[in-house]
Amino acid sequence: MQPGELPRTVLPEAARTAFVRMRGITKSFYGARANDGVDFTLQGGEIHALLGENGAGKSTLMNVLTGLYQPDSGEIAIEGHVRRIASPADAIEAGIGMVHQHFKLVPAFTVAENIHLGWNETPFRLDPASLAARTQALSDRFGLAVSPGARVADLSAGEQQRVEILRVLARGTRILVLDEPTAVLTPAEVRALFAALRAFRADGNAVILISHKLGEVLEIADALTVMRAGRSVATGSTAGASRSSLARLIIGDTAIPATVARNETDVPGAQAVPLALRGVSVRDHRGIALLDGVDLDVRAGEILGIAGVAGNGQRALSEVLTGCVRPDAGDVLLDGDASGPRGAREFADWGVGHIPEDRLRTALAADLPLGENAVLRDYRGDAAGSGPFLFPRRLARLARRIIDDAAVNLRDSRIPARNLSGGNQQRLVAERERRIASRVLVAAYPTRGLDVGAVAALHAGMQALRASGVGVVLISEEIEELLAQADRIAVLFAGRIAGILPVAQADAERLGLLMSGQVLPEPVS
Ligand SMILES: Nc1ncnc2c1ncn2[C@@H]1O[C@H](COP(=O)(O)OP(=O)(O)OP(=O)(O)O)[C@@H](O)[C@H]1O
Repeated sequence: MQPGELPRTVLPEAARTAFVRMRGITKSFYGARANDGVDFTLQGGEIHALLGENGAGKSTLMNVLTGLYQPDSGEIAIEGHVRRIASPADAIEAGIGMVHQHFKLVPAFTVAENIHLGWNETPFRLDPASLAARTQALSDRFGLAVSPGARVADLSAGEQQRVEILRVLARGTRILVLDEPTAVLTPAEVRALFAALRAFRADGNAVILISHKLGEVLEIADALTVMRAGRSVATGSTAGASRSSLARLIIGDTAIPATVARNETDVPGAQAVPLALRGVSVRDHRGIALLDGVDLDVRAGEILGIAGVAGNGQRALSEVLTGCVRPDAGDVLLDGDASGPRGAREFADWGVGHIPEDRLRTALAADLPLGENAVLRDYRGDAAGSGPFLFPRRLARLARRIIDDAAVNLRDSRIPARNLSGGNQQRLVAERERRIASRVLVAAYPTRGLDVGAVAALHAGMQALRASGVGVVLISEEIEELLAQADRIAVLFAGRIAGILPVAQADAERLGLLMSGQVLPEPVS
């Protein structure tokens, strides 16, 4: 076996009929090949990870399998029979179901209603009680806990994902495709999901898992395929693979950027507090407190980590820190002054960059071209014009620079942002906001959807901002990431700051206690 090669799957291929056999799949957009003669084989009873760097063609291949895209050429056989999958309905009929990163549920409907919506087995006459009973039976059968009567809008991301998966499984799916399913889950939810997937596999079904989280891939997957630049470059068993061997297969000959860890040196002027919250409370439309009396200092030249299980006030915190939402009580101080800039635009002009958690809905205008998205937030700066005048050529040059520095794989600035792969959208937003952040960068889950190389580049970018005296707020659920990057870590629990630890005093155990609402045995400094 050559270095970097994967062991072959144990059973000889001829011994079983593959669940899915894709051969020579080619699909181009605007003349660029997103899939270039891809072969992919999925066996029954396996969890198969689909890996590759941002823009490698993973989602495209799965969109072909699930009937969203028609390939330009190539063939798909399901359980030995060649099939044309012309629509998602054809895919469902072939037993293939996909759960996308952006859920497709109706927020105002209940869990039971969402599961039964558009399902040809939904009985014609149905009362809420029997809808709920049928949903509960599905939940028990697949080991995915949901509350049938709850409104989807009130559910956490993890709960919504369970509803999506149940919706798909209820329709007789034997081949389940999951696109980065753990990106929005808490560690406990990841464990529950993996248990459900193992049970699904034990029944002879199969799962295709698109993921950038190599540790999770090694934990759950039996087999894997790596894509690079639209081609399948390696496939085989996960036995014997390691994180670094997978990273090598994914990135190829490109050097993997060294993991950038926290810079221990103090930055001059680091005592300054450009942004602070004093007694800040934010309520939702029902009057429920999302943030409750939060005091927080964002210091210049430091990375302030925000730990906590998602749904404990993270979204409200990032919105209040970036001027997107005004607090119902308390003050947001810019350079100690509560009477300064107000809205998101003024905060950006003042030097606050914002990488929000939902890039497609809040950070990008999906139908506008890349170039316009690149300069969406700083077109009034000197780089784009002068006074009230806007210089289109200067603006185009600025857009070009941002697109190049973001290292997105599509360089044509006229292409709509929605046509970028998920990871490339995230790269563009991160670069645009890094440039705006002359004082503070607020980054919510900024590594979501990024491949291993892009994660390292993002961390390096945050450390460079810190070194130049910018205050960085890093909201993350990954304790490992916070311990490696942050100078101090604040823990959010139920809308309050449960404690703030200098990183030297923080470890997974102490952070875990605070994250679950418990107090530390000794006081927090
Ligand atoms: N509808 C579309 N129109 C134009 N280009 C597209 C479209 N869908 C995908 N592409 C392009 O195809 C290429 C592959 O994208 P794809 O989404 O399959 O990548 P990916 O491997 O899933 O990446 P990521 O890890 O970032 O999600 C990218 O260059 C992307 O911009």
